[in-house]
Amino acid sequence: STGSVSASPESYDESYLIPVSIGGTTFHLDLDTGSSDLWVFSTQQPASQRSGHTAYKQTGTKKSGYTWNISYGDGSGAKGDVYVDKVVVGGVTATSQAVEAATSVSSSFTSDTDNDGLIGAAFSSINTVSPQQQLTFFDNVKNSLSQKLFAARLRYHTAGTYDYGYIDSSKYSGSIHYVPVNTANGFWEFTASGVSGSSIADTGTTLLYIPDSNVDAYYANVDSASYDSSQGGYTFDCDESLPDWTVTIGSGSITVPGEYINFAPVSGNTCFGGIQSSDGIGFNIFGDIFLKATYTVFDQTQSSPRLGFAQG
Ligand SMILES: N#Cc1c(N)n[nH]c1N1CCCC1
Repeated sequence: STGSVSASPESYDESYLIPVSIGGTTFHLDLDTGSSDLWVFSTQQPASQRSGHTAYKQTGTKKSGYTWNISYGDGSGAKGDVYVDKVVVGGVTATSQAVEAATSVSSSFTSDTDNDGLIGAAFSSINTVSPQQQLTFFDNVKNSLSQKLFAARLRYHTAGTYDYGYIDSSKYSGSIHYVPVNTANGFWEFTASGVSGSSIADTGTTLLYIPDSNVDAYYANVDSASYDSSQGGYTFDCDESLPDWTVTIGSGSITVPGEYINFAPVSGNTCFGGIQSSDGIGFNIFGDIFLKATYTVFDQTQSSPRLGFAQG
């Protein structure tokens, strides 16, 4: 089988949401290659906590005694219990998918009423369900796909797609260049030339986080840029045109247009940069600011997983 689903950006491309059918109800979920839980708002939450969201009514079969509890790097989190239900994404069906129903979520999820939960697409080794880890949607369907892969084509300020089971050559230019993935930490982890340390391809992170040295070198070419500790990152005049950022990954090179690196206004005519420091995180995060310049293939067709990058 193959399928494709639209990925619609929230304001300022803060995240990209896809329609997912669970037990016949459509939820709008954040497809996150940086985590591995499929969780949804549910009627088990206090009504005030789920106001404005589509909530799961536990249509599936309960996995008695199973729980989940996830914390994200930005300090947000959620927890709840577990059901098994039919999940469809872009026409691709998992007949018995673990659906993690929330009993509580942190305030940033409650306040983002466009988002009804997450569908994790990192490796199942970091799924948080206890006492038995559960498989991601991709792990559940990959054997039924024409090719064991999915591909992200996020776009700047407009809807993109996730393709399942096939590569759409109309969505990129040049060639797809592949690099090996280290799965030891459960992420789509790879090495980028000229960017020290490990990097992860993470659709669930908004910005591009790279080492201080790379960040400082980039903003040295932005006259109005400075590090603003009150904003927690580099800011600049919204009207300043920004340089492109180019990186070599394997035998290929990807260029992020400068326009994409103006993330959003933070106050008046001051804007927050899309490139920020990864120092303190433990690895670099190639989030949406980078991914929206690419066609990225999350590939398990070989004996070992690999990532493919092409210019979008
Ligand atoms: N922080 C963080 C984070 C990440 N590195 N990948 N996905 C994340 N989130 C998904 C929902 C909230 C944060």
